[in-house]
Amino acid sequence: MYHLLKGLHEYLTRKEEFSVIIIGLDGAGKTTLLEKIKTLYNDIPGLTPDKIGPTVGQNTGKITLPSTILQFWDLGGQRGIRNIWHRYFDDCHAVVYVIDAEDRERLSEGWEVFDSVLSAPQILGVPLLLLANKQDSPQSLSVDEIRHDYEDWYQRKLESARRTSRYGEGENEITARRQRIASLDVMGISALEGTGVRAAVDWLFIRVQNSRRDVGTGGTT
Ligand SMILES: Nc1nc2c(ncn2[C@@H]2O[C@H](COP(=O)(O)OP(=O)(O)OP(=O)(O)O)[C@@H](O)[C@H]2O)c(=O)[nH]1
Ligand SMILES: [Mg+2]
Repeated sequence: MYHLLKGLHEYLTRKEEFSVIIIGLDGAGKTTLLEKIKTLYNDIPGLTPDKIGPTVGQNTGKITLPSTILQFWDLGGQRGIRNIWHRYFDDCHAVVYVIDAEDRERLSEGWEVFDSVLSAPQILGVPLLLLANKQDSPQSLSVDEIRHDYEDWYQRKLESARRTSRYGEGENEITARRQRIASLDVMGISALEGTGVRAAVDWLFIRVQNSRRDVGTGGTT
């Protein structure tokens, strides 16, 4: 009887675990975001910004929400280590792409990398959230400006592809990409101050529930 009740209790209090990867260029603020999430949701606070250096490899963090555990993987964004990102794509349930909204000079580079992420077949159906970080800085582009900047960048890329005689190729892909861009969610945050971070986590919580994928769910840790 004890085992039956224990099993029932475990079943009823079971938490599903979802993996969320946090990617973006070096310096975008991914680790600052992860540590802020830990501070906001866990009893043990995350690292303060002065303790955070460039990530070589990955950092992880877990938070517990009603009936759900979100496991975050913050991956280093330096050029030489971006090629490990794809190894995490198969098993993730959501992708967060962080862009530094303050660093106008690196926006194009940020979109170039974002574009390659959007093209990865493993995450085509996976919820994807674009975060315009550093909204605390007066120099930062707003959420609307960031969205437009990406749309403009994509348009320029298409035009240059057409000029170099690749016109007409992959029109289906272009249409699919346009739809994905149109339905893309962009949110503004300050990882430093925590503004918008809870709203982003709420978005992830809702979206992973609604688009379950078989891999890795059902964990009870
Ligand atoms: N003003 C401001 N600065 C931020 C914010 N988030 C991060 N930073 C700063 O941006 C710099 C880079 O932050 P990190 O969190 O290390 O960036 P990262 O994306 O993890 O970089 P890599 O690990 O190299 O990929 C640090 O100096 C942070 O303090 C923010 O919301 N506002
Ligand atoms: Mg980092």
